[in-house]
Amino acid sequence: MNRKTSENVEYTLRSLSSLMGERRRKQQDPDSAIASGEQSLIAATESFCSLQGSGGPGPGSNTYLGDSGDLERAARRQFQQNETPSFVYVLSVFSALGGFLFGYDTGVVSGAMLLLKRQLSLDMLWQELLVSGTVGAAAVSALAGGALNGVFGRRAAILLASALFTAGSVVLSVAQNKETLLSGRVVVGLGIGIASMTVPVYIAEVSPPNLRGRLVTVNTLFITGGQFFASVVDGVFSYLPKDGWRYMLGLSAIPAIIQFLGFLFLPESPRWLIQKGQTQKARRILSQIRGNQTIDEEYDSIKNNIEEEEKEVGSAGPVISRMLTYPPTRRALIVGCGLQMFQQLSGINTIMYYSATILQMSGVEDDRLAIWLASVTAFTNFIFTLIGVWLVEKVGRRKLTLGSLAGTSVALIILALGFLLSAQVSPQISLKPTAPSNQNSSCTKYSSCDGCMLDPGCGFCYKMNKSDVVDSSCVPVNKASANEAAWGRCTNETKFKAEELFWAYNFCPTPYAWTALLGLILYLVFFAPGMGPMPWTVNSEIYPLWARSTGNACSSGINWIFNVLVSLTFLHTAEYLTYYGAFFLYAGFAGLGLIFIYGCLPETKGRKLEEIESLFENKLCTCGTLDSDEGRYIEYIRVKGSNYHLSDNDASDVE
Ligand SMILES: O[C@H]1[C@H](O)[C@@H](O)[C@H](O)[C@@H](O)[C@H]1O
Repeated sequence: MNRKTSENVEYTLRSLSSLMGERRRKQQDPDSAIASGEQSLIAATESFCSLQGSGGPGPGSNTYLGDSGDLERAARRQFQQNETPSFVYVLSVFSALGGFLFGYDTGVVSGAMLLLKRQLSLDMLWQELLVSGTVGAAAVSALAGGALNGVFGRRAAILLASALFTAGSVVLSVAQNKETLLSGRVVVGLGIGIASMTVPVYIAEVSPPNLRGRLVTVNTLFITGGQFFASVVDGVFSYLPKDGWRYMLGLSAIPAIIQFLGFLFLPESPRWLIQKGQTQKARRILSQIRGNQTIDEEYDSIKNNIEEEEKEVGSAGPVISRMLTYPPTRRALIVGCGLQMFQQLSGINTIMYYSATILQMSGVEDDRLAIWLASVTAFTNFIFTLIGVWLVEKVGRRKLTLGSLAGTSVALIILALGFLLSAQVSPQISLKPTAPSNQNSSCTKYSSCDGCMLDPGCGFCYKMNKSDVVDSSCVPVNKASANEAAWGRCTNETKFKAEELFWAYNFCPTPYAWTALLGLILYLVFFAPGMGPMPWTVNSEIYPLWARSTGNACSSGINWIFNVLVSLTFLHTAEYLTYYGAFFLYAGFAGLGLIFIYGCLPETKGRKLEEIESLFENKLCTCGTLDSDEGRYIEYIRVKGSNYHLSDNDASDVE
């Protein structure tokens, strides 16, 4: 990225000299003992000033810091004390509860479905409706959330989302039939869509630039945390076969109510208020959020920016058409939507959903154990998102996303190879039992386990002789429980297990399961820190204020639309291309995503939201060609209004 030093440096010499004056007074005063860190702070401050006089710092000019590690530490301490009041964290955590609910409500349904389909005799169509109804509703409300955010503000949108989450969970926990369940799932989905597009925007708008990436990424940490918590709740309540699903689906009312009550007292985004002309209120809230720091500079910069934007782009016509006709926002929209599309095309939700099967392939026989192991998958996703939170301000968005997607592509190839090897040694079918009268016998046409497992109506019944599969047959699955066959030797789970028979639905016994397992683990390790959170983080910061709600609405809408598309087509894709074909396809999409991100995603780390538009002034997708400049970027930290050059290998970019 071509980032000129001068753009990043805001020298406030007035405040610098007043700081020095104050320090000198303290130095002269024998009563005020000055810590050694502070002395080195003054020394370095003075040498910094003389350097300023001699032309200012340039590339490689960090020598004035000398060995003053103390300066950096003291400066950081100062910065943290002065510039990050805990109120920002309170705001971020309360809003990120929206991410938690997004994760919980999308994750909990798989466990709930195991119980529901038995109790309400749900067929495949209804199971699909209950899962996809939520995601579909999220797509619609994410798109509509743009207007809602623009007109009523971020706070109102978050309040509405938490009200919808609460109402939906109550309906779900008391539902008596499948129609009520569906309406509850749709209401929850409407909440998810609004939360998914509003929360990152709100957090980005209230955060100081140096913490913005980290705090917005915390929202994705809450999403994956919600998914993990849901998998644990699924495990716990699976022991309550009758009404367990009511608890699973109803529990999310608690965080939803907490968020709703919290937001009754939490403030609106000051940026949105300034845009709406409510400047007095905006100033008050901004200074409340920034604690004891002066806000004049930030306030003026937001206000001037809004005025300039209005002059430049005008305010006539729908926002989306203004975005499309104004090149920087058009480019930002392409980058934002592209990121969200590639996130889903890399197959994250298929991998998460399919993890239990991959684990079963590796020899986990017990269903309940598979549910618990699936929570290990969700936990891995969660923990590695935490690494993303840590890395985002260190290595920046661009490198993190590129590294993550490169690793994800390799993991997908390993996963696909695992399935390919397994398919090649797929056990043959040795028995062709005759179906009882009136029973479906179409499964008996398959000659190997591979064909049998790809047919959603069939399962594989077999015995093991040491490590060889023997006496195998392909028979229809019991519609009420995928753990048993509809007829034949594998009909009664307890009985056939006693007879040392095995039943494999959706997978085949294979000696190459470890390859798939390795691919699964690598996938999560690489995906979670970058491709999981960065699309949300980057989208929250790349649009100018006038286009932010609409930009995020479109990109979140794209995320949800591709989420539905990938999940709904997975089984068909696997049927036509087989499993390894499907995973090779996702690897191909991830590879395309890599090229797109390399060319089109600029680094936004450390920039003020108001500065980011300028990153899209160049022709689209020329970022890769400017990469060589990246090493020359110099980073500063400001102490009471002054900037200090950090050592080159210090990754902090505190402004
Ligand atoms: O960023 C999130 C996260 O990675 C989740 O694990 C995934 O389920 C979502 O679809 C995605 O948007």
